[in-house]
Amino acid sequence: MLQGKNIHFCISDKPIIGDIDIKLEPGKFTAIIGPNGAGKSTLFKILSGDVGCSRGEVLYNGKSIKTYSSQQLARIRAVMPQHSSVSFPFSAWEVLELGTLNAPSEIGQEEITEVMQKLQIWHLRDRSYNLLSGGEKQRVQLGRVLIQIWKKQAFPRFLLLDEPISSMDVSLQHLVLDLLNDLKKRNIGVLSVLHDLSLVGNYADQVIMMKDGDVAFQGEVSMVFTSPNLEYLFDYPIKVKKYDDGLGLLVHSLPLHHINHRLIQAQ
Ligand SMILES: Nc1ncnc2c1ncn2[C@@H]1O[C@H](COP(=O)(O)OP(=O)(O)OP(=O)(O)O)[C@@H](O)[C@H]1O
Repeated sequence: MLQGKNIHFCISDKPIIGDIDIKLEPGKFTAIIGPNGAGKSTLFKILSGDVGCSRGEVLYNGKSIKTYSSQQLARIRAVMPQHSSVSFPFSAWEVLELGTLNAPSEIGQEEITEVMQKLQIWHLRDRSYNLLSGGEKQRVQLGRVLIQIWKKQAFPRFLLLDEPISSMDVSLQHLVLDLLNDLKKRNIGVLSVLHDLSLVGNYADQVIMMKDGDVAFQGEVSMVFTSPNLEYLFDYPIKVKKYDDGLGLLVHSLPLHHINHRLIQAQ
């Protein structure tokens, strides 16, 4: 279990997030959503241990994050921040090799090959990372993080991702989210900041909906991912519908000029 208890974060006495309580279970995919500036990345950084909270605590598997050494922490959680840079002229393969530094010693070439194939970046293995496209770089960075937790373990682990698919095309977004869903079978809890609401509705099990530095709603997607909650969150008309076959959700937001047109007609 990954727990955040009574989390507060201030910068120069200005509260950025306040009084947040969350519980993330292994084997579940939890999405963090909300408008720009809502505090998603700040909460993400606190949960990953990248920054400390002003008040409250973060616990991994019942123990405070502060009691883990960085090596122990690397065994139970892997983190992909929103932006990562590589200062040396590494190839894509070498970037994934960096991930093995935080992984158990038995992780090697076979696993790097497997992860590269799953992410469809095998053909990029000898290319210079810095010359890759945005979506290619994002898959390579994801590969580096996946390597860290690729080997199955008996204890619960967590994968934390801040907008991991923002530069990917639609088919790759589905490929990656499907892969993340598969990781749940390895007793891994996935936590991801995402902006695409349709993808959240169709892949996440649970959702944390943030607004103004607070959690406005959280729970099972089937319970809280509703039109009224989303409209409140984003202050914009949003409709959540089930596909005709009942197998997925369609999240629909009208262009602003259509909304204005309707408002004028209604007057
Ligand atoms: N170091 C900082 N100094 C001052 N203000 C900050 C700092 N970091 C974040 N903030 C502010 O805290 C608020 C929350 O920022 P955060 O990056 O967590 O939002 P977000 O929900 O991830 O936004 P986005 O969707 O745009 O990525 C914003 O108003 C931001 O300007």
